[in-house]
Amino acid sequence: MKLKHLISELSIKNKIEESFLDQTVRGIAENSLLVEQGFVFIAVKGVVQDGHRYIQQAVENGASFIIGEQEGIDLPVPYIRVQDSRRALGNIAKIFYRNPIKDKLMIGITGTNGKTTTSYLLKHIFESAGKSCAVLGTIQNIINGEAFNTTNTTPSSLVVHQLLAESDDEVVIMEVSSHGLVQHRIEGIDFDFCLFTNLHHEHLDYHGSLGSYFHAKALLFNHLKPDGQAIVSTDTLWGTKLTDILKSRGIPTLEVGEKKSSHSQQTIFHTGNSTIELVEEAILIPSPMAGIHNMYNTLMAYTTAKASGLAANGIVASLASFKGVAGRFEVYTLPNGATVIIDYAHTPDAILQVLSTAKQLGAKKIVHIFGFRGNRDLSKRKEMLLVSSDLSDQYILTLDDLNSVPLEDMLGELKNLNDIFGNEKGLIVSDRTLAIKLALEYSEPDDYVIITGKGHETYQQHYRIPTRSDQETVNYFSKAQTLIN
Ligand SMILES: CC(=O)N[C@H]1[C@@H](OP(=O)(O)OP(=O)(O)OC[C@H]2O[C@@H](n3ccc(=O)[nH]c3=O)[C@H](O)[C@@H]2O)O[C@H](CO)[C@@H](O)[C@@H]1O[C@H](C)C(=O)N[C@@H](C)C(=O)N[C@H](CCC(=O)O)C(=O)O
Ligand SMILES: Nc1ncnc2c1ncn2[C@@H]1O[C@H](COP(=O)(O)OP(=O)(O)OP(=O)(O)O)[C@@H](O)[C@H]1O
Repeated sequence: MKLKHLISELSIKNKIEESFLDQTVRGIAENSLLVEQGFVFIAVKGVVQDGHRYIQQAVENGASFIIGEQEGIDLPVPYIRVQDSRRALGNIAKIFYRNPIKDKLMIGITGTNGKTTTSYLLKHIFESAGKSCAVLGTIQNIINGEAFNTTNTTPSSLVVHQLLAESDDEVVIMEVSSHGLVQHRIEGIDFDFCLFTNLHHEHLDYHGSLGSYFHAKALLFNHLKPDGQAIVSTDTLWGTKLTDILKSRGIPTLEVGEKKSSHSQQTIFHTGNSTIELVEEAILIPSPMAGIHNMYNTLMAYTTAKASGLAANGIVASLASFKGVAGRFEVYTLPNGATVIIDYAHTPDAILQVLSTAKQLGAKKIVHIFGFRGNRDLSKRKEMLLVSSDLSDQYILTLDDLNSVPLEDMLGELKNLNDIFGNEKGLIVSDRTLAIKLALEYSEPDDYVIITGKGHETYQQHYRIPTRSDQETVNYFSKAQTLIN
């Protein structure tokens, strides 16, 4: 593609010689290590490093053009100065990959909890209706039916455009994280439907306050197509606040939840049989997963699919064959009649949802195993512990991913938090696999052993039992239990 086309939508702050404009750009890179001959390199001021420091390396690797924000850069190749490199990256990626969202139904989902679950519910509903679906999210990216590992929930704008350019899928469902929104990772991407699930204590290490976390989430709604629609779960204060903002901007907004407003239809959650009743539509929607939180996810998915034109009956029928989501309220029954739940809960509210659901399901005794992820929001730890010590009959604090935090520091933190905010129900077993072993050994019929934090993920730490995930550990010990019995 010619440079003049690639940069046609950028607001450029310096003079570019005419003769360069007809030169061809062969590719785009935001990492100097990935630059090839004839590429344009975009220097991004990152959270950890400054990409401008790698311009020299990009030139040595063959970059023909550099885009950046810094002034006074003297180079052997043309330098294009812009106000914001991350936004420029998304913009040129959109042009280079020829606006890959065109002809696709685009759905973007934000919120603290429920993005992944709602994504997979939607994927299942659309696929049952015969439509192919791409998913970009926490567990993996799925393009043309092929799954790829992910580093981020929302990849960089360059990767998003590259993936969508490869996709022949009719529907694209994207989880959009607050980090992704603030870092313009969806620049150049617009949606037919933008969804907001909820907002709870999370990521305050990055956003500073719940208010600015909320404003980050709200940025998603600047990415609606002109005829796009917002779908907001309004049973929380943040959902109501968002709806008010969207309405004041004239954005069509569907309100979802039990709280009745002049614009929403009467909705009743029948928790006994996990069914959602939409009174005006006279329809009963069965939620295929346990817990009120999953009724919200199901209702969000139903409302979105219906608004896109799918028939209500078809959506309801498809939910019957939904198999659940890896690591989200995954249920195992032990040979002794106890139940094990593996769940990705890593916020205070998610833990509250999971432990409350176990109580509703009739748990005789709840043993909760969890830890705190290293180098992530420290301020939520106290609340997580308070919820667990309140709702469980026994909790076991153990290790989650340390990231780069030294083991001794994390063990000190567990002891400290437990001394201050815990109660007599608490125990610390640092090895996660041994914590699970202990809970399973002492379990009795109708008890619930609930293991949260890792969900579908593999372990980062090495533990005594050579298993790679909570699922493997539970399988390992439940087989042993079969042998003993
Ligand atoms: C802290 C953070 O958010 N970092 C994200 C950010 O990195 P960054 O751009 O700031 O990168 P950086 O390391 O400072 O480097 C700056 C620039 O120098 C360039 N560079 C660097 C080294 C080099 O040799 N050459 C070079 O050119 C880099 O390519 C980059 O362009 O932008 C990258 C591209 O989009 C992300 O992959 C990266 O996510 C890191 C891996 C991460 O862990 N992020 C987490 C906090 C995150 O984003 N999480 C959310 C989900 C949160 C949730 O659970 O809800 C997510 O969407 O994943
Ligand atoms: N609607 C909901 N409200 C509150 N908690 C929920 C909801 N849906 C799921 N959860 C809880 O949050 C956990 C993560 O769910 P899910 O993966 O669907 O959310 P997410 O928004 O994708 O999370 P993350 O951004 O951390 O990947 C679940 O395991 C469950 O404990």
